[in-house]
Amino acid sequence: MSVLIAYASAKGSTGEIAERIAEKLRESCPASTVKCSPISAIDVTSLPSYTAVIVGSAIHAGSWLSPARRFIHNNAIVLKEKPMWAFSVGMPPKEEDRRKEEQMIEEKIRKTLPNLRRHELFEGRFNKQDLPWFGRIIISCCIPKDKAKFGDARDWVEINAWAEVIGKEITALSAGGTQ
Ligand SMILES: Cc1cc2nc3c(=O)[nH]c(=O)nc-3n(C[C@H](O)[C@H](O)[C@H](O)COP(=O)(O)O)c2cc1C
Repeated sequence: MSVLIAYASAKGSTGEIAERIAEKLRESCPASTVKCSPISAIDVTSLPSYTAVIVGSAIHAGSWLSPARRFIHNNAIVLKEKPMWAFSVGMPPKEEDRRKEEQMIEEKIRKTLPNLRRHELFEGRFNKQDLPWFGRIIISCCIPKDKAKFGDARDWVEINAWAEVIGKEITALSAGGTQ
């Protein structure tokens, strides 16, 4: 099988997660070829040649970044025919917020891609300096401390485990399974 991991990242943490997922899939599905690329570098005319696609994006203001939204919207006809997985990368302050945001984003993706098999929201990396100056002021003066989280919260064990599950699903698909 030929697998594409397409991602949109503003500050790099989503790209690093995408690369880790690619590395794990190459280990667990040695018979598959795995390409990992920022969406901006993907030649969309090559999309029909992939047998499975994973799309990932950082979250800004409750939504995927626009390259990722445009990618699934503009290529929905091709993507709807393929096994599809998605991941989001955000910085929800608490586990409860993470589950809510994960569900909200998943509902948005499913409107375009009802064939989506799985979606997971991973915690990413968020530095105050990544915000524009007015964003930093708002965070400092108006957002309670427990409503914002900063630092690198990526859980590589969780990311590896998710990649392992996808690897098993891809292996089952290449073996002609219905999973
Ligand atoms: C301007 C801005 C808006 C953000 N909005 C959200 C948000 O709505 N929800 C969330 O969970 N994380 C939000 N984040 C945190 C990012 O999603 C998180 O830092 C992520 O790891 C960034 O990925 P990247 O390094 O690939 O750009 C925001 C970050 C920035 C800079």
